[in-house]
Amino acid sequence: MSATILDGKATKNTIFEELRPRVARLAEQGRTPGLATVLVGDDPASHSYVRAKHNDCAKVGINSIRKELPADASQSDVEAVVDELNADPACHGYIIQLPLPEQLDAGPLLERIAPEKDADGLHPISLGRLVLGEQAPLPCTPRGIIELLRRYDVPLAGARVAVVGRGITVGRPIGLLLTRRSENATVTLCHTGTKDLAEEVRRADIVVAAAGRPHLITADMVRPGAAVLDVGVTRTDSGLAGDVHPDVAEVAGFLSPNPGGIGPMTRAMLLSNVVEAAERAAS
Ligand SMILES: Nc1nc(=O)c2c([nH]1)NC[C@@H]1CN(c3ccc(C(=O)N[C@@H](CCC(=O)O)C(=O)O)cc3)C=[N+]21
Repeated sequence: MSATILDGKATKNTIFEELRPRVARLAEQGRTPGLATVLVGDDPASHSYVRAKHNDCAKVGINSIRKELPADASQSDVEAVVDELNADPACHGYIIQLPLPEQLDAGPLLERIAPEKDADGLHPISLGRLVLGEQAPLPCTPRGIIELLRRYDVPLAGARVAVVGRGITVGRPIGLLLTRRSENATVTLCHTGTKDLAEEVRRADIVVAAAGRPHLITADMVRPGAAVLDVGVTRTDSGLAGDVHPDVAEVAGFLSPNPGGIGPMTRAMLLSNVVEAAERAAS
């Protein structure tokens, strides 16, 4: 058996096609959506990720605003940029690219973002609203995972989902989305303290591997036919490695490749959040 590939790159392109007319309608009203990125320092991976986001914006007609600060920027330098973007009507949503250089305290900077401009969906107000079931921008990676499963008709209602990893961007919030009535899944959140990880994963219809540990999920841990989402990426000596061992493709029913799976979906959801913010600002 060989898994159906959950093609995030192709799905991202489909989502971009769907966003383009919405962006065009806003542009006709003189309200072209704008995404800004705040990038501090010269980490090559961060530069390459940010570049990809701006290329994405160009593809769908979103204006992109690029703020770059030197590696030795102070907390108040970044605060000034945040305040400027909060006040800029051309910016409907923005992100502060993480990680930040170590002299900076990320928490207060992220909290300073106006919640209605939170494109990542990770502002404390957005996460609080998600818990409360109130409307808010949704975290991009969890939203991208659910969107990918939906577009491949992987059933969520009643499904057992094992989430591996408790990080703020994926593991912690995804259970909040999956257990909404509209998704209706049952979620087990596993982490390094989980007593028998293999046993938890083996029970699951859907596995979300977001621990950041190369090849943590092996074929013997996966129930035949399960959907497996490979979210983690680690730079190793032999290149980028996902959290899912390649042999899982022989057992799983559905598998998201890495790269080409959840990364592109995260970017598609970032743009969706910005278009939605611009639509809300226009209404
Ligand atoms: N405020 C903030 N928001 C983020 O969303 C955020 C961040 N900071 N800091 C870093 C991480 C990382 N991240 C990625 C998103 C997409 C790909 C992506 O599209 N990757 C391609 C491959 C790209 C390549 O080959 O390098 C893929 O998976 O196919 C990668 C990484 C967002 N992040």
